[in-house]
Amino acid sequence: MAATAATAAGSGELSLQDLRDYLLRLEETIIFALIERAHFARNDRIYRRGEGSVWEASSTHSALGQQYSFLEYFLRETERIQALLGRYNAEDENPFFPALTPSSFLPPRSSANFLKPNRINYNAKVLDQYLNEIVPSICAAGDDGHYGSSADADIICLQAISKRVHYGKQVAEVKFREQREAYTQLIRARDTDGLMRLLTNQAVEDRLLRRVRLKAATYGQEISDVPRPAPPNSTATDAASAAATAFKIDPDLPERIYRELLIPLTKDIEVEYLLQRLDEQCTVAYLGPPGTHCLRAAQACFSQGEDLLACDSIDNITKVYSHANVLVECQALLADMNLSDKCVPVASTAEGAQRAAEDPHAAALVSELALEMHPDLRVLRHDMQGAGAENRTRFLIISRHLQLYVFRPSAAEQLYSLTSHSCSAAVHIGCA
Ligand SMILES: C=C(O[C@@H]1C=C(C(=O)O)C=C[C@H]1O)C(=O)O
Repeated sequence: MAATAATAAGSGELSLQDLRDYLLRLEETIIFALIERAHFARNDRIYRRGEGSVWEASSTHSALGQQYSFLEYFLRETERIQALLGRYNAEDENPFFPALTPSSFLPPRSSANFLKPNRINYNAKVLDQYLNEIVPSICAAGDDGHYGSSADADIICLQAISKRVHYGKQVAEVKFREQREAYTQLIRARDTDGLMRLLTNQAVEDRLLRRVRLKAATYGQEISDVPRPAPPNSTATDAASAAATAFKIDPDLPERIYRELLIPLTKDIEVEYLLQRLDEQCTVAYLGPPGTHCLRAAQACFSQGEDLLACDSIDNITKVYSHANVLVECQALLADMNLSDKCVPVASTAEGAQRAAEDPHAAALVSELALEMHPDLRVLRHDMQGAGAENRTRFLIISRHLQLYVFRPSAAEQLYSLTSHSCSAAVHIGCA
């Protein structure tokens, strides 16, 4: 998995230079992945469903093969495990099968998001262009039987390309912040061409294309530790240049792929991100739990940054456990969710979490720490205490013996952020 763009000197704020440096490093990942895929034949059978697919030879998988090609199945299962392990918790990762991606069992990331919430996902286009334009251009026609290795290389290419083009969102966010007024005018006028002109930097693109060509020519050379026998009557210079012209991949191809596919897709994503940059965030409730057809419909209708909230399970909640103070502090949102009369005070939020974890029809108002300790609890809603509310708890340290304790200077700050932090409503994952 490629690393994420690092902020300048760890400042937390991404700069255009950080992003360009990161896109530059991704060039290596993409070029090496293309070289690896070019090593195998086109192997069209891994891209077919049903007749003529890899599955045909397997009785166990013939039903599956009607629905998915070998590559689609490989990619879907790869994403499933990566999703569980938190890959798609990162805002610079976008799945190819968003509707089938399970939530991670890791706790949500506590760091603030850099992007405006959005659901921009160009992976259907990435997949289409990869299969119909990239693979036929880099692989020799035919079938060499290396289905697993080819699909494996495809997944590395696809995920790297997807990451590259979706970085258009981060690039657009930085450009927006740098020229807020100019972008705001164009966004309000829905001036797509104007946005495209403003965000385009031709000099950066030209340099990138020259660099990609040079990298592909350098990394793609066949390098042998055994000198090739020189043809009779040839000079030493002839032999050296003959060896240097043997490439694993035509160096023109990565450059063309960048010029015709990757840069245009990145810029389309930049424009689409900007067009929704000023929209108000709204929450759309759908019949949950996640995975219903209703989620599919909501994703189809609302694809511009709305927060989709699974709502069926709220109806099935018979009890909301928490500490009495927390129940009071969260009253406003509990009332909105019709849960006010289901409150059951217990000794602590941790006890509430424990009880919710044991009862599929119970929810609890809990801290992030409790969520980490009960990975089978699913978050229904963050920030239950309401926007802007700051609840503080005072901790007293008491001792039988009079002693002078020296605290770590950061302790007060840590305690403050712990106790003023958001409270989440969580339900047992088994809640129907
Ligand atoms: C990504 C950027 O935005 C645009 C897209 C580029 C690309 O896809 O490589 C390069 C320059 C810009 O025209 C950027 O400015 O770096």
